[in-house]
Amino acid sequence: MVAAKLDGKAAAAAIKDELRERVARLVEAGKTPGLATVLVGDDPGSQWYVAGKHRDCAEVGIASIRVDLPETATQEDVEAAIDQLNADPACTGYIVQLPLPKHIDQDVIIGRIDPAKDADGLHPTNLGWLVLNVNDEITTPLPCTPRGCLELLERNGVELAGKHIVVIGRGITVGRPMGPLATRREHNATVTLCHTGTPDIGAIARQADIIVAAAGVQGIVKPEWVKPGAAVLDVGVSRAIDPETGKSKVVGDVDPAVWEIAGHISPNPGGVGPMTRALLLKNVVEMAERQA
Ligand SMILES: Nc1nc2c(c(=O)[nH]1)N[C@@H](CN(C=O)c1ccc(C(=O)N[C@@H](CCC(=O)O)C(=O)O)cc1)CN2
Repeated sequence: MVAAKLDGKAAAAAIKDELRERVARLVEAGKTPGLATVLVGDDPGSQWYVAGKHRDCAEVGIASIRVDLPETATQEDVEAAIDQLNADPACTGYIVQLPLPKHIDQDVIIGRIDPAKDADGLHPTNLGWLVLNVNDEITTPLPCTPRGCLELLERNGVELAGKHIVVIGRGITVGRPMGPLATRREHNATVTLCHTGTPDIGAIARQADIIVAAAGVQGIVKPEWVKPGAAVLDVGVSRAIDPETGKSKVVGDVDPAVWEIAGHISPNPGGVGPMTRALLLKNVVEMAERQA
C-alpha cells in the first residue's frame, strides 16, 4: 500500500478561492482587511516565510504592511512597533514572526499584541478562550498550524471524531495548542502530546489513528511507529543537503518508508506549510468581518 497524499497546496488554493469573495465583500463595505508582519533580524527562513505571507495577501486582495527591524533591535524597539500596529486602523491583524532573537522576551511581545488583532491566535487571551470555550462557536483567532492540520484532514475525508491523535512536539505554534483545538466538541478527537521527555514515543505513536509530527527532527517517525492505515501529518521542518544536487533542502520529521505503511500522508514541503499560510489569511478575514 502507498499512502494517499494530503495535498496542502491544493487545499490551500481552495481556501484562498473561498476567501477572495469574502475579502471583496469587505472591500466593497469599506472595511479592507490589512495584515501586518513584524520581522526582527535577518534569518533567511523567516524572511522567506514573511515574504510568502505578503504574496498570499496580494493573491486574495488583503492589504499588507511590513515592519522589518534589525537584529540589533531592543525589547523597547519591538514593543514600540507593537504599540504602533495596535493603534493603526489600517492594520486589522498582524503577526510577529517567530522565533525572535534570543535577547527579545517573546512572551512579553506576544502578550502585548491587541488580542483582537492577533492573527496567529497565540495571544494568552485567545489561547485562554480556546481552552474555556469548548462548546460554543469560536469568535477568537485560532492558531494557524493546528487549524491547518485539522482542515487538511477534513478536506480529504479523514474523520476526526472518536480518533486518537498523537502529537510529537510541544512547541507553542503546533504541539501545545493542538490538544485544546482537536478536543473541542466540533472535532471530538482524543489527543496525546509527546515530547523530548516522553519515554518510548514509538509505543504511543503506534496507537494513533493520526500522527502529527512536529518535532523538527529529520525522519524521527519511522515505519515501525505507524499503525497501518494511519494518517500522518509531517509538520516539522529541518534542512539537509540533497545528495543529488548538493544543495540545501527542506526535510520533514517522517521517514520516507512510512509512505508504505500509512493510509494518508502530508508531504513536506507541500503539506501543512501551505495550510498554515492559508489559515493565517482565514484568521485575518474572520477578524476583519468581526471588526466590521
Ligand atoms: N508568528 C509565527 N511564526 C512562525 C510560524 C507561525 O505560524 N507564526 N510558523 C513557522 C513558520 N511559518 C510561518 O510563519 C511557515 C513555515 C513553513 C511554511 C511553508 O509553506 N513551507 C513550505 C516549504 C518551505 C521551503 O521550501 O522552505 C511547505 O511546507 O511547502 C509556511 C509558513 C515558524 N514561525
